[in-house]
Amino acid sequence: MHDALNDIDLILYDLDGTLIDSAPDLARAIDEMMQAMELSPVGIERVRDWVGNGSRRLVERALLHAGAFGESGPDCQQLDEALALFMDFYAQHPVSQTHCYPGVIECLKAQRERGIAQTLVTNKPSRFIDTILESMGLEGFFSHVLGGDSLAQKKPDPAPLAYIAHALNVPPERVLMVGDSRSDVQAARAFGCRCLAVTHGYNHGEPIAALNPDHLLDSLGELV
Ligand SMILES: O=C(O)COP(=O)(O)O
Ligand SMILES: [Mg+2]
Repeated sequence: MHDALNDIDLILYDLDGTLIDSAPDLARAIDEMMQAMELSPVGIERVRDWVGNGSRRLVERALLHAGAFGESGPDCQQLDEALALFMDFYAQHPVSQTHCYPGVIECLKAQRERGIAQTLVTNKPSRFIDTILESMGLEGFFSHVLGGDSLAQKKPDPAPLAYIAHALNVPPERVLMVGDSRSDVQAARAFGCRCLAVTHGYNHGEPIAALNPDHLLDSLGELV
């Protein structure tokens, strides 16, 4: 068994960039939003670097990039309107170009057989999660699922990690956070659990290795 799983009773998985490559559908919805607002499209490479802090922050980054709202950026109402557009466009096609990374299903099956509790802690809005999990064949693996709007705080705040660990009565030293970006590493550090990072995800254009996660893998298949 891989070292990362030693003494682990509970795994908290991140979703975007960790289990699924969702950037193409996110980027399409962002560009449809931009078009509806008569702004230039931003493209997938930028969107990839902006994912990880929830949809509101993603939309805000796109609007700031467009520079259409002056130096202070969009106000709350402009941001709300843009976010509503993005959510509608994303809801129309959340999985048309999204896929699971290789080795993910095998990893989830292997940990289920080992009796390790598996849960999902994503910053993605909750309303999209069930559809995505079902389309990717990922439903049924997770005993608890938290979205970015499930609690008042989201990653990098440790609250969602603590909430699930508390619900399952697992101490932080027996928990492993598996993620792709600095929000995941910082949340794990703040909670006091170990952190495994995958290199194939989105980390604001920086290699995730720079954050010194406890374990670094190119593929979750290595945990099988
Ligand atoms: O920012 C997002 O919506 C994606 O979030 P995740 O990487 O926490 O799944
Ligand atoms: Mg992620």
